Parts: sequence; structure tokens; C-alpha cells
Amino acid sequence: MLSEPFIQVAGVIDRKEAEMLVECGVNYIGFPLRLNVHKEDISEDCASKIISSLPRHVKAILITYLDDPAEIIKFAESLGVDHIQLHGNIESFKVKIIKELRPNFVIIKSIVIGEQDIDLKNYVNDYCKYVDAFITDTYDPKSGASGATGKTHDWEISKAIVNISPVPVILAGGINDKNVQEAINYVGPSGVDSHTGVENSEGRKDRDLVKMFVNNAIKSYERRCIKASNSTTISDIEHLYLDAYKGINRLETLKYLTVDLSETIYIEVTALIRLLWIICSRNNMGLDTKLILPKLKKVRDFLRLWKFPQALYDCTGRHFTYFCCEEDKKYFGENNSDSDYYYKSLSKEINHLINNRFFSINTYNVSDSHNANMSVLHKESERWKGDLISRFLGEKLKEKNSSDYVPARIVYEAMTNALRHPCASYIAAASHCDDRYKGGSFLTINFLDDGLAMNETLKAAIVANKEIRDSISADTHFRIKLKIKSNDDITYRYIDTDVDINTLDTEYLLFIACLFPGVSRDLSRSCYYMPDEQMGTTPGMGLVALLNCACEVFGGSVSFRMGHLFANVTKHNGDDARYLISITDYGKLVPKLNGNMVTVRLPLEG
Ligand SMILES: O=C(O)c1ccccc1NCC(=O)[C@H](O)[C@H](O)COP(=O)(O)O
Repeated sequence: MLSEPFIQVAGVIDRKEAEMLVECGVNYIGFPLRLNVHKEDISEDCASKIISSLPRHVKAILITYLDDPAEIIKFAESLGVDHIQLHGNIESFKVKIIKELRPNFVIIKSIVIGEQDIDLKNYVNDYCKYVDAFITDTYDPKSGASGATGKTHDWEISKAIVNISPVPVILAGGINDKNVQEAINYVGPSGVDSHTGVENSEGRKDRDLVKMFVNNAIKSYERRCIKASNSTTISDIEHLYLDAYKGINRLETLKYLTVDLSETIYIEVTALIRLLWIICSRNNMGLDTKLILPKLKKVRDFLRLWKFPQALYDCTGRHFTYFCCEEDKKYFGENNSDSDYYYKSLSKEINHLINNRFFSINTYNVSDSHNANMSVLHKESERWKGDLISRFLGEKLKEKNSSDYVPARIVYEAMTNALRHPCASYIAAASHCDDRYKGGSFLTINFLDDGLAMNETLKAAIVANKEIRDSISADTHFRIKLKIKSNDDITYRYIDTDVDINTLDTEYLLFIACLFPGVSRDLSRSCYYMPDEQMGTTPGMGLVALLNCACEVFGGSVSFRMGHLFANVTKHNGDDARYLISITDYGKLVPKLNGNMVTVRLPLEG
């Protein structure tokens, strides 16, 4: 694991220089040794002495052209380093051997732009399994050097590598105090490296240049901007989020983050919810997020229509304008009163739910008071029984309402779970019609909370030896077919819901166990627990009822997002399994998400 922000300077000449780099805030020092083109700056003996004197937070990196795994390991260990930058043409199977022999080694593989004609995608796919990061560097055809050239390369190529690589990418080659900000903003690397760019005319590292290089790099890293596309869906926001996380600069540590919606001409409600979640969690950690609003007035009006300003206020206690970039504040008033004005002028049955695309986003603060939580539940599920929505659903849903299985029931079941288990401070419920999802037309209802992920809650209950399963509802048994996607592998397995949950070993199974009948008994940890008799539901059958309504009655799907796992549940047609659950493990690509996200999709006519 690399620390953040990654700022490397390579080629120290002596101990004094190394101390100066540390004082200036450099956290990685590169020692180019055993090279076949360059003369070394320092003897191996002297390098080893400097390495042993570095403070713990500064890491030494051995930069080498060696390509024999045993020799590399021996050399690194004799120097006292566990970070290696493989700068030569070492084959991937050899990198694999190093990783297997020394899993604790942090391996960075160089990709020298212009040196060889390689297929970048294949190269990245081939090496990424065994390396912790890539570093892009410049080839100088005149001197034949592939490092310390002082020359930049085509950043478009490095940017493409950042986009395709699942591991962090560091940018090197001609980087200095003057271009480092532009380089970070353009390429979006997870770290930067400089050698000759911070040297004076005598080839010694210059304190002022190093200081400016480090400070400018840090400034850029603190102010990352993520830009949404013109048609912004939840998966776009997810990808922006993934990309931002892929680097070592995580959203939760970035001091300032700007989300640029300026080009957006269409935005899904679920994308807004995802954004809401990101902004709220950052706000809770005291980190600042700014929004550049859509240029198109129609889209800014949609934000009002979906009550996004109000939702942000509900979740953070800060007015929407707090999150707007200075020049955008004029679009929304100093308080949220202009959104009330908008509603008054718009009402007219909210333009028949905006020309038949039914949009809503409601955010509720939830508390530890039973009455308050019941009123939240009541408010949202009653809203779904209202005339206008019923009429809309009656016309549009493929499976027409039957008295028991109206979407209000789905809303009720989803909200009940969100209120009971995760100890959340807010719950958001949003809905919209999406006619672009997998070619069909769907009503999408999205629930989001900021509490403890359901699988974590279950894990905690198991560890605490709590009674987690209700015996009556656990009598309902069925079989699930699991499809597990992890990296490039897909595996299938069957699981019956009558297994003993305490014996479930993997995280996937624990995740799935949350959907088993009867699970819920006492998962509430120390937070407020709503007695089942007051909720009026069978214990532990909330999620089962939700799956039953959405997948079987309406022929739709339910997706769950917990931690770094994502599961999509559909009715299974084929063997004796009742549901097909596809699990995608984002693994190390994303940190665990705090909270739960449940998305229900119900097919619509036409
Ligand atoms: O730094 C070296 O002397 C070196 C020599 C041969 C291969 C690689 C080398 N260094 C790799 C680096 O990480 C350099 O810092 C990188 O090439 C950037 O150098 P510069 O363009 O001078 O900033």
C-alpha cells in the first residue's frame, strides 16, 4: 500500500541531500542502482546507510534494471528496502515470482513511454495482478535513456494508463515545480516523481525547487475535481468515485473536492442520491465538497425539483449554497426559499409528475425515537398510496396493483430495514422512471442510509453471540444461485437458506445471509430497536418480502450495495433455485462504503 500523497524524488547524492528532501515533505526517495545506461549517483554502501537513517514515514525505493527475482530480492534486502521500482524489461512471470516470494514488497513497474511498442491494455492487464503501482516515464531516443531524462512525454498516454489501470499510477519524466500542478490536473496520477527537475545547474537537489515541487503537488492533490459527463447516471458517479478512489488520494482524505456538473444535460435521481451520499459523508468528516452546477437552467431546475438542496440541508444542516462554487451561488438563494417558490409556480400536479417521469427524492433525519422513526416510515409509505402516484403507477406498472403488493409495500419493507438495523442518521428515498436501463423501461426506487452496512451488522451480531434468526420465519427455506464476479473470474455456487449462518465463512455468504428468512432477530446492536409487534411484520421477513414483491410479483430486480460488495437479485428461471444473485466484488478498487444502498427496479409498460 502506498501512502498519500505519493511524492517521490529520485537520485540523492548524499545524506545531507536526503535530509533536505525529508524536511521539504518528500515521502518517497528513489535510489537508482544497478542500471545499465546511467552512471550511479551514489554507492550501494552509502545508499544503505542513508536508507537506515530515514524516518519511518519516508520510504526508500530501489530503482533498478535488474530482472532476476532472486537477485532483486537479495539486493533489496541487503539495502534494507521493501519498495522496488522495476525499471527494466522484466517479464510479468518474474514479477509474479517476486510477489509470491515477498508479498510484503511494494512493487512499482515502470512503463517508459516511447521505448517500446506495447499494447497498453494488455501490458497493464498482464502486470497489474502482481504490482502495487505503475510509474510512467520518458524515453529519450537521442541518449537512449529511459529515466532521469528531464523530458516530459505525451501525457495523453499516461492519462489513458490512469484510466485503464486498476492500481495507482505515478507520473514521472520532466516533472518540476512549474508543471507539477498541470500534470496532476491533466493526467490524474496517484503520485508524482522528479529527478532532474528539482536540481540546480550543478546537478544537486535545490531546496527551493524541491519545496515548491512538493507544495504545488500537495495543493493539486488537495483540490481534486471530478467531472460528470453530460448524461449523468448513477454508474457515471460510481465510476468517478471509483476512479477517484483508485488513486491513493481517497475521497475521504481529500481536503477539498469539486464535483463538476457543468456539462450535465440529464441527471438521474439515483446519481443525485449517490452524490448526496458522497457529499454528506465527506461533510461528516469535516471535508469540503464544492459543486459546479449544470450550465443548463433546465437541469438546475431539476435539482430543485428533486429537492436536492433540501436533501443536502436535511443531511448536513448546511444550506445548499454552502456547497456551490462562488459563481454558482446566484442560481440558488442564500436560503432554500427559492425552492419553495419554484414549487408554488410548478405545482399543477407537478406537471403530471413531470410528463410521466415520476421523480422524487426525500431525505429523512432518523433518530433513536420510536415515534419519530414510525412517522418517517408512515410518511414515505403513505406518500406512495397517494392519489397521484397510485394513478401513475396504475397506468404504468406492467404488473397492475394488487391490494397486497403495491409498491407502497416495497417502500415499507425497505424503509423498515433501514430504520431497524444500521443505526443511520439519515435515510433517503428516491424514485424515477428510467427508460434507458438495459433497454427496458423501469420505475427505479432507491433507498440509501448512512449507517452500518447490513453485513457488518450481521457480523457484529454473530461475534457478540446474539440470537440472529427467528425460528418461525427461518422455516421458510429456498435455494439461491450465486454468481460471483471478482476481478476477471466468474464462479457459480448454490446455497440453501437453511444453513447455519455461524458457519458461513466468506464475506459473500455473510452478505447473502442478510437476505435469508428470519435473519434480523437482534441485529440492532446498541441502537434503538423497534419491537416487531409494533412494526406489524414477521420478524426477519422484511428483505424476503421485498425480494418477493419486486422480483416475483413485479418481475423486477433488487440491488444491494454494502461495503465493497454489490449484489443484484432477480427471479431465477431454470433449476430449483428461487433467485439468481450476481455479486460483484469491487475489492481493493473501492474502500468500504459506509451505509447501505438498495435499488428496486420494477418494469413499466412500453
Ligand atoms: O533517476 C535515475 O537516475 C534513473 C536512471 C535510470 C533509470 C531510471 C531512473 N530514475 C527513475 C526515476 O524515477 C526518475 O526520477 C525519473 O526518470 C524522472 O526523471 P526526470 O525526468 O529527470 O525528472
